[in-house]
Amino acid sequence: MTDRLLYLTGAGLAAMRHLEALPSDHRARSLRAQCLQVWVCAEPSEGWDTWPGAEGDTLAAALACCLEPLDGADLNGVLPIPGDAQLACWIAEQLALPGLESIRVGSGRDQGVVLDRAGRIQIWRRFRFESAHWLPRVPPDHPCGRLHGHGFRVCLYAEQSSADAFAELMADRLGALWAPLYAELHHRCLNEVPGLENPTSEQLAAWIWARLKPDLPALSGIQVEETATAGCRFDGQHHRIWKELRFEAALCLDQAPTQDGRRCYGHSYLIRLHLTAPLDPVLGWTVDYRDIKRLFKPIYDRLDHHLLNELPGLAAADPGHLLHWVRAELIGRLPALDRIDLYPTPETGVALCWGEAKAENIW
Ligand SMILES: Nc1nc2c(c(=O)[nH]1)N=C([C@H](O)[C@H](O)COP(=O)(O)OP(=O)(O)OP(=O)(O)O)CN2
Repeated sequence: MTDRLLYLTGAGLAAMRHLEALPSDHRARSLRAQCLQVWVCAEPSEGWDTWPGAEGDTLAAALACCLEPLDGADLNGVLPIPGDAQLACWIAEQLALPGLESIRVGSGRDQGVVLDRAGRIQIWRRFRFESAHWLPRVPPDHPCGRLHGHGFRVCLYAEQSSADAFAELMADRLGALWAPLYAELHHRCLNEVPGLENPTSEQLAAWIWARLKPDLPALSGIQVEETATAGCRFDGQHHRIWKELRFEAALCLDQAPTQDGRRCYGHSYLIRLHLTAPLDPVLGWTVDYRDIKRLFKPIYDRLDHHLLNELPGLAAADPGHLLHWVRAELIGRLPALDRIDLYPTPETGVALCWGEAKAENIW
């Protein structure tokens, strides 16, 4: 089992750009102002001047420095073709920090690109639909056996063959392919849609995959988020699910340099538990989101409204040590667990991955 500890940080910027090479009727062809979100993921390596607990800040400072010339600028003055994919490649070149794993650029909230260290580019586009469903195979006392509904979010991922191609055109293609599925799913009861008689997140992701893959061989992933705290990603082979929880805690970083004013402070942490497992043949899911929450509860109770340094067995309260501690406490109860993300702040996080979890699908 190879562990990877990956640091993540995000920042926003506002910029102008136009993409002249796009077709004449394309909305991104003429000059327009846009808010962009950039996230980077990197593994600390030689050349990081940092200490345990400050890796996120080190990465955030490197990203801020890289994005500084872009904020408020006309991107066409910086890059010859400032499409999302070209921008991600530019950031990868400029970021003055070794260990870069991947970059995610979002133009607006609902589409963008992911560039990984192998140079692979994936376009993503997120959609939403409002539907009812119920899960017919759960035990009688399970609340999801009752008719209820969600604002489902679906994110489609597709590989782009060349760094010169326009992510914007693939995003349009994803929109066109999604339209008939939206017509079938939106404002419906999913159980009445053929093939979705047991509409778990996992079944829905596989159903969307089966519908889109023949027309889009470049399709690389389907992400379904049923609620704000739970979701599933399917890549044609594996289902990976996650459940998020939040806890409030204090920490003291004993290893902080003495001049560092943050020796004892606190965070509203977000923790995301990922599992990869085969589908249960009866229930049609991997592991019940509710079971993840239930099995994590005794650990949650030890974290929430506590000083982390008082946890027996926790060597230091930085995110890296805390993630290893949580895994050691939880893995016996949830053997399919293969990744844990911890966000001390909304802009900085750490992911501990092992087993099936692939670092290239970190976003
Ligand atoms: N592996 C799966 N587990 C569960 C699924 C599923 O599709 N796959 N679905 C459900 C329910 O439909 C439920 O609506 C969602 O579950 P849950 O995350 O527990 O929802 P909550 O609103 O209770 O979330 P909290 O944020 O924890 O309050 C159940 N399991």
